[in-house]
Amino acid sequence: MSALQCVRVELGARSYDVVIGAGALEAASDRLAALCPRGRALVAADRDALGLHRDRLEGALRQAGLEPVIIEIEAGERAKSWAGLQALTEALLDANIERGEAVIAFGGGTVGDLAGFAAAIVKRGAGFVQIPTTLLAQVDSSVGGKTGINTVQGKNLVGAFHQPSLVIADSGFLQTLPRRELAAGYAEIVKAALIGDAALFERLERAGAQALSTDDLAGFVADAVRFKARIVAQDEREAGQRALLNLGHTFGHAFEAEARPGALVHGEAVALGLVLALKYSQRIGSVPPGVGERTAAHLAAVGLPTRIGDLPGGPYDPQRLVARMASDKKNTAGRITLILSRAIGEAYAFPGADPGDLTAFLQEDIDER
Ligand SMILES: NC(=O)c1ccc[n+]([C@@H]2O[C@H](COP(=O)([O-])OP(=O)(O)OC[C@H]3O[C@@H](n4cnc5c(N)ncnc54)[C@H](O)[C@@H]3O)[C@@H](O)[C@H]2O)c1
Ligand SMILES: O=C(O)C(=O)C[C@@H](O)[C@H](O)[C@H](O)COP(=O)(O)O
Ligand SMILES: [Zn+2]
Repeated sequence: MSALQCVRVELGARSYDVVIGAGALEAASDRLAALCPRGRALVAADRDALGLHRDRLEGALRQAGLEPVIIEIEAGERAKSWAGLQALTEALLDANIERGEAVIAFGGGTVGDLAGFAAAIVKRGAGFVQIPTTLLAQVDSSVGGKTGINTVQGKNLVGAFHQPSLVIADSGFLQTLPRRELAAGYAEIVKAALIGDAALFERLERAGAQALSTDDLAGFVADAVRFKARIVAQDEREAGQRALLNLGHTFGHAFEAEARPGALVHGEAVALGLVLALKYSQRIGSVPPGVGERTAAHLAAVGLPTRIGDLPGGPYDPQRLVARMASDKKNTAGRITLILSRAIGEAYAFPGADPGDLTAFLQEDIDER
């Protein structure tokens, strides 16, 4: 068993730890119990993850003196909806949650985003703990306090910043994760490297398809969490540099909003979004030619989509995609803001992307088959 790692997210009085590694659940369960003053654990749980790991979860909670009260959620983007929010919030109210109690999210990013938002609004704010069970949630969504739901207008357009008090990222849960979901989570690790850690990108590239093997992965997870924790500590509410964590997401969220329901997963949209962001950076001359192709080659090696024509959930229409990008939360003064690249390991915000040029750019990717 590899040693546990602990990454601190420094936010003054609201600082918290991310405990990472095999056995993190049992190792951190006393700390979890301290956040559950009524001797019960209010868990918003991904039904599938629960089906696979219920004995372990309940065993650890009981061992820590907590009675599990489990609210099951069918994971996926559909859970992140007004209906999903209403159902979970009402279930928490039916359980007579007190503000001093924590809502414990057990599952991937969809359950974490939903449960965090419910925790932010129920009784005007309850506690929150994340037990992420997907790679994506362990490296990215469980850290940083972005919570929310999707609406018909697009991804994550309603939500709140609500930090957890503890994150328990136990790699044991990843053993049951389908390969497609593992690859999807990996896209967010590559994103972190592209934004701010060129050395990490080179290590990922050297690992190639082996990057997803358990031994390599454990180190990469901790690297990605450390990177995100640093950015969040400096800019919790995205007044500036936190927006860089959105590399690939202006494109990615547009694909997700346009995709056939249930056909596309976030990490796949991000993978393609990363490639498009780098190729668009080449188009406007901010990054040297070849960087987009180099990134695409690495993402393709782990089985991620790198062309619009290969993305599940299509076909996609460039004009509709650009219309979606026009409602991105980063936009100001009606102009589309993209996160682009100057080099591997150096991202920046570009606030004036031209909608016509973006449409042509996307159409070219579709045509170049
Ligand atoms: N808040 C943030 O900062 C942030 C960051 C990145 C992504 N996100 C959001 O996260 C969401 C994507 O999260 P995700 O990729 O975890 O998707 P997800 O929550 O839909 O989980 C993916 C699938 O894995 C299953 N699953 C979960 N744990 C499992 C396990 N241990 N074994 C087997 N199957 C398991 C789920 O049931 C689901 O079918 C998106 O909505 C995205 O917008 C948020
Ligand atoms: O934590 C952040 O900040 C991110 O941007 C992380 C992203 O990977 C994540 O997908 C997030 O949900 C996107 O947030 P949004 O503000 O673009 O909705
Ligand atoms: Zn993301």
